[in-house]
Amino acid sequence: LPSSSTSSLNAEVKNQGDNTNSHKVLILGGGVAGIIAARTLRQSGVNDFLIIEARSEIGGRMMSKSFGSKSKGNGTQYTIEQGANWIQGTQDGKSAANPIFDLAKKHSLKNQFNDFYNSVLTYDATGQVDFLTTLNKSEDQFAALTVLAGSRIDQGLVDVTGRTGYSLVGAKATDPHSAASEYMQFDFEYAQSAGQTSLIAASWNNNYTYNVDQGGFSDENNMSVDQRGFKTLIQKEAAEFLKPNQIVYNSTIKKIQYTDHGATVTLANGLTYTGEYALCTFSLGVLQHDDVTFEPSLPEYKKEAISSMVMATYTKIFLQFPKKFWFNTEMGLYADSERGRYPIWQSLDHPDFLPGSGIIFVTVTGDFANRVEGLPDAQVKAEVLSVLKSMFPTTDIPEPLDFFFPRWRANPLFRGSYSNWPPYFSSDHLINLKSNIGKLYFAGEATSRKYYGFLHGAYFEGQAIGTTIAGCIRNTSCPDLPRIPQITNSDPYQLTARAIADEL
Ligand SMILES: Cc1cc2nc3c(=O)[nH]c(=O)nc-3n(C[C@H](O)[C@H](O)[C@H](O)COP(=O)(O)OP(=O)(O)OC[C@H]3O[C@@H](n4cnc5c(N)ncnc54)[C@H](O)[C@@H]3O)c2cc1C
Repeated sequence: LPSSSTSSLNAEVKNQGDNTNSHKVLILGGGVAGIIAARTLRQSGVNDFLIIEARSEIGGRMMSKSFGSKSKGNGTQYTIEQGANWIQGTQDGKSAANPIFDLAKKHSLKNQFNDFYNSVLTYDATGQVDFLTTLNKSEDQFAALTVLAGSRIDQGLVDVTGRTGYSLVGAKATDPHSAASEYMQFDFEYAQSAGQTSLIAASWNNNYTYNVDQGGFSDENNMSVDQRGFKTLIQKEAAEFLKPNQIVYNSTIKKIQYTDHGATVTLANGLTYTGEYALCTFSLGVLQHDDVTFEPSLPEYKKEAISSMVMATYTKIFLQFPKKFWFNTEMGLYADSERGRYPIWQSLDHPDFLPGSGIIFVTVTGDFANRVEGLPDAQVKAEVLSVLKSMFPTTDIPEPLDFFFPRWRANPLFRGSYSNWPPYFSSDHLINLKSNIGKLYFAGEATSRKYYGFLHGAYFEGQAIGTTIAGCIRNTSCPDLPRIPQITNSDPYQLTARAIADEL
């Protein structure tokens, strides 16, 4: 399907603007957290809110794009996903429902099970080499890692890095095959390496989404191949309740002034809006990067929390060729002598996804993704083609018809892809990241303890904060969210264990 239909999708709530600049609640950002917060306010009888969004559409990091040559190949353009692509942890019939999967069903989103680990061929610099046994072993090693994290919580042991955890379970990825296999388990999920990531947080983040025995949804991932774009599900949801005068587009906020009585935001064009309450849903990266200034400046405990969590980078690099010359599996795993160098390949030209499209993409993460962002397109393309030549030494690799990758880190509306929890970020920091300052509230994927990084994390956070703000407005309940002015404890993971126990 051509992707021309994507632009008309949220026409029902588009560009109507606002007729007053004073509201009960200002919702800053129209991603999943902002939209679900708005829906929750409305369900609670609060209708006087305004969503202020910098882009021309709803969706935030659910961002699609038309890709493919119009004049060459099969002449068709396809909708590809620059950001979120998978419903991660669907539902196994008995487990809790991932609300994103529910929305996908409700809005008839075309999505397809993606068999990452069973439909894969493996490669290294010499071409196709079977190291599937090593890949399977790395799945077991990751499972052992999560068990280790659980037992360390039970014993009140300090958090360590995922790398230390791997060592403790006897997993040492020292050669390219085992390093690539570990990468597919770990970096492909967290967008950073095991050495940069908290063992305990990575484990619960995994379990609460994928492990049914731990309250997760299921271990399956479905990929959106909907040619209206994955964002369709949140745009359609918004169209059901949002009135045109409840959102303004193309409105970049530069300043947020807050007092005990509310907040005033100033746009890049000088326009101002005031709200008795304000909810900031900007990404952790935006907050870290000072793209928006706060007056007065945020308290120290808040700044410490914001700067201590990491906004990681996850970059998909898309190529379209005149015709498919690669594997017939869904995935290809390439083991370079440099860990993380163009490792995870995924075929969209597959019967289950976009057959006949000639499209393949490769994902890079973390420091390597940051490096790639800093390079010109031509250099990245040359590097990627040289890897394909190594993987398919007997194939004459043609010039791609189209080539694209997004630069999430450079984008001032995101400044990275999604958050990751480093080992020095404590449970108390998370409390402070989430805490309100008077009538200024914060929510987004990064404030989710269980599901940070995920769409469903943003969803649940939007829902929870919408309920809190509605309670304040309707005078039913208005507790200050907890905050810890100085994090002094030397035993933070005792607190983590307690906090998780409290949530269950
Ligand atoms: C490459 C990539 C792959 C991903 N893959 C998956 C996946 O497969 N599955 C999954 O579950 N999750 C995935 N995620 C994560 C998921 O996309 C996010 O967790 C989720 O979309 C975050 O929603 P949010 O509402 O918290 O933030 P956002 O989507 O960032 O929403 C914030 C909004 O604020 C707006 N904004 C920012 N600054 C300003 C400003 N100054 N003025 C006005 N508006 C502003 C932005 O435009 C944006 O619309 C991925 C993310 C990326 C980038």
